[in-house]
Amino acid sequence: MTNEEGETSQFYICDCFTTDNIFLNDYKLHVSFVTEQQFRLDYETILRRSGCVTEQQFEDVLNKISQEVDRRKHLRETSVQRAATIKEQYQPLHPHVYNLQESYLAPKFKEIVDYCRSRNTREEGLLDLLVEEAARVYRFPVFEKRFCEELLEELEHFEQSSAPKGRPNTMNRYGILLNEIGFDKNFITPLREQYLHPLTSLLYPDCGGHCLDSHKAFVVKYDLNEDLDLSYHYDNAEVTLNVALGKDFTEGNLYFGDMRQVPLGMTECSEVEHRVSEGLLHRGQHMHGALPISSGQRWNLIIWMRASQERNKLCPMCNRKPTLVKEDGFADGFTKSC
Ligand SMILES: O=C(O)CCC(=O)C(=O)O
Ligand SMILES: [Fe+2]
Repeated sequence: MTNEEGETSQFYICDCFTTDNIFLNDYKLHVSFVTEQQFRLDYETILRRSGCVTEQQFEDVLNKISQEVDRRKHLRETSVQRAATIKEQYQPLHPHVYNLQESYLAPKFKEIVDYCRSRNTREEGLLDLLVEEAARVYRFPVFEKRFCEELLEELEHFEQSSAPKGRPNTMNRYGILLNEIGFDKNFITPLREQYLHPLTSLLYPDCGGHCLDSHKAFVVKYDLNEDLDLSYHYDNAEVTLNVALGKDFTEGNLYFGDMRQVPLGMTECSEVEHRVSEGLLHRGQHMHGALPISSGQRWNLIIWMRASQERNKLCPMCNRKPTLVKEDGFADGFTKSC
C-alpha cells in the first residue's frame, strides 16, 4: 500500500536536525548548537574572525539559532498544514505538469535511460552518452524545453497565488517545496524510480545510487532582487539531480570542490555552467555552491535522492549513527529495517 505521496515505508529523520547544520547567513557559516557553552567553545573564534565582534552581535547570532531550532521543531506539522491548505485552495494553471509523461523528457535522456536499463554494470559506452563536467559530475538533457516553460509558468502561478509557501531550507529563501504542492506521487517518484534509478545504479553504486528509495525535491530561484548565489555546502542526499528550468539568466555557475569537510581554498574548484533543460547529476556529499547570477532569473529543479541503506549506517549531516525520529512523508530518508 502506498499513501498519497507515494511512499511505501515509514521514514524517519535523524535527531541532529534540531542541533546540526544551522546556517548563519550573515557569516556564511554552518554551525552545531547543543549548549551555549559548547557553541562558544566551537565557534567564538571563527565568528570573531568573520566580523561577529560585539556581545550584541553574538546575542543576535544566538537569537537566530534559537528561532531556527524552533522552526525546525515545528517544521513537519506546519508543512502538513500548508499541504492541506494548498490542496484545498490552490487552482493549478497547468494541471498536467503534475503527472510525468514520457513526452516531457528529452529524447537523449530516454536513450541514456534505455541504455542503463539494458545493462547491469557500467560500460564505457555510457560515458559516451553523458558529459563528465567535473569528477563524477555528469551533464545530460532531461526535459523538453516546452515542458520547462510550462513547469515554470505553473510554479510562477503558484508563487503569485495566496497559497501558503514553505521554503526548501535556510540557504534558499525563495524556492518552493515540491511535495507540498503535490509533485511527489505522480512526478518526482516515477522520475526517480523509472528514469533516474537505472542511471544512478550504474554511476554511483558506491554511494547508494543502486538503492535510492526516497527523495526531497524542491525548486530554487535566484533573482537580482532576491537571492543571487548559494554558499558552499553538501546536500542531505546520496545523489543529487539539478536541472536548469530557465528563465534567461547570465552567470550563476555551479562550482564543485572536494568531497566533505575539506575547506574551500585548499582545493581546486571546477565551475560548471547551467544550461536550460539540462541536468547535472552529482554525489550529494560532493561540496558545491552556486556563483551569483549577473542578470535575469534562474530557476532550477533540485532532487536530493536518498538511499536508506547508506544513511541508516551514518547520517550524512552529523556523521554519526542516526538517532531516528518518526515523521510523515519521506522525512529525511532514514528507515528502521536495514
Ligand atoms: O543553485 C543551484 O544550482 C544549486 C542548488 C543546490 O546545490 C541545492 O539546493 O542543494
Ligand atoms: Fe546543493
